[in-house]
Amino acid sequence: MDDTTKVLLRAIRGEAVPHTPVWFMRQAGRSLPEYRAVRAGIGMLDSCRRPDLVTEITLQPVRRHKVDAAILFSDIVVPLQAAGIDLDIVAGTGPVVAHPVSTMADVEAIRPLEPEAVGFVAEGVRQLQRELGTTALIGFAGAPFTLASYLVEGGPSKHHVKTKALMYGAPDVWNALCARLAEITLTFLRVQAEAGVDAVQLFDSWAGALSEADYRKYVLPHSAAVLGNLPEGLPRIHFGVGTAELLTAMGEAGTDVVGVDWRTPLDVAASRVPGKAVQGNLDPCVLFAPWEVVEQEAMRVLAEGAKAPGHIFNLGHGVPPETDPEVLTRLVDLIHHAR
Ligand SMILES: Cc1c2[nH]c(c1CCC(=O)O)Cc1[nH]c(c(CCC(=O)O)c1C)Cc1[nH]c(c(CCC(=O)O)c1C)Cc1[nH]c(c(C)c1CCC(=O)O)C2
Repeated sequence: MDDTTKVLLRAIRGEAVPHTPVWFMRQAGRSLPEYRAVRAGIGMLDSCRRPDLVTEITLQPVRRHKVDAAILFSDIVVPLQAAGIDLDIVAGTGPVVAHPVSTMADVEAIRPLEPEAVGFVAEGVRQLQRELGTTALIGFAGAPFTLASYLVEGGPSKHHVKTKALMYGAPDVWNALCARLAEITLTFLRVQAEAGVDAVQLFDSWAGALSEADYRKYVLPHSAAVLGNLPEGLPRIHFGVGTAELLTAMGEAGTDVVGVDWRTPLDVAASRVPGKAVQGNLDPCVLFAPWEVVEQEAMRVLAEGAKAPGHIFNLGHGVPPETDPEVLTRLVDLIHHAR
């Protein structure tokens, strides 16, 4: 497929588009009854290892909502498990790690990711590209900081206390951990790129917990080691939550698009990442408001996004599981016919 027909890729390059491309983080998942049906009785990580399920679940929101991009059904901890780390995803909680990392010996026990260990992801990508046509396929991975937070805390965390304690108290261990995670992430994204994804998104979901100075010192070099070593020409999106003060630095990590949560208007965000496209940033909670409010907020996001060199419409974070999927379908239609 000629990639000039993929509206998402045109927007990333800052080219003219027939409509603003739109997709939603976590568009594949619990908001869809068809997702709950195919996942019934199958563990989250088991489902990620089955190319037939990866393909079906990735396609579900494309069929239903007519979004301009599919995001590969997988998880940020999939490459960690494939590298031999003992972890699981617990429904309603998130990733849980059996042996949290705290020492240099723990870090040294983390093995590199062998590309064959995520062959199921490559197979899923190949199957998907046979089906997708002009809908772009976005691959993804977790950034070193966000992955490190799960490994050090042992699970989800509100304040990332142990993670920051390691960062400040044992910077050599911290840097060794993030360097290993950057390598695993890079291998995971290269596998996806070789199999044919059109773009990748690096999720540093929890980077907003850091000051800009700490982000630049402890995190940016590791994210840059990922984003700066991907195949040339592969479009990159870099996203985190609560990152208003980090947008410039996250842009400097080496990306074409900066993802923006709902707190920063897109015109303000655009001024912080000159020359780059922006993605976002409707507050996911607006999906629960009366339709007139959804419409008004979506039009505001479009107007603010139009001030950037390129805009991809999205939410400021993932689709909440309780979302009425009909609202998402209607929203895609609104964005597609907005001008
Ligand atoms: C932090 C993070 C994780 N995973 C991910 C991130 C970064 C994105 C973000 O900031 O939200 C990324 C992710 N996880 C998943 C996707 C699939 C593609 C998509 O966005 O549609 C993506 C892009 C599937 C998933 N990953 C997970 C689900 C839910 C699993 C289920 O259906 O039971 C899905 C569809 C599980 C998961 N995995 C993780 C969490 C916090 C959870 C939710 C736990 C819960 O509330 O039950 C870790």
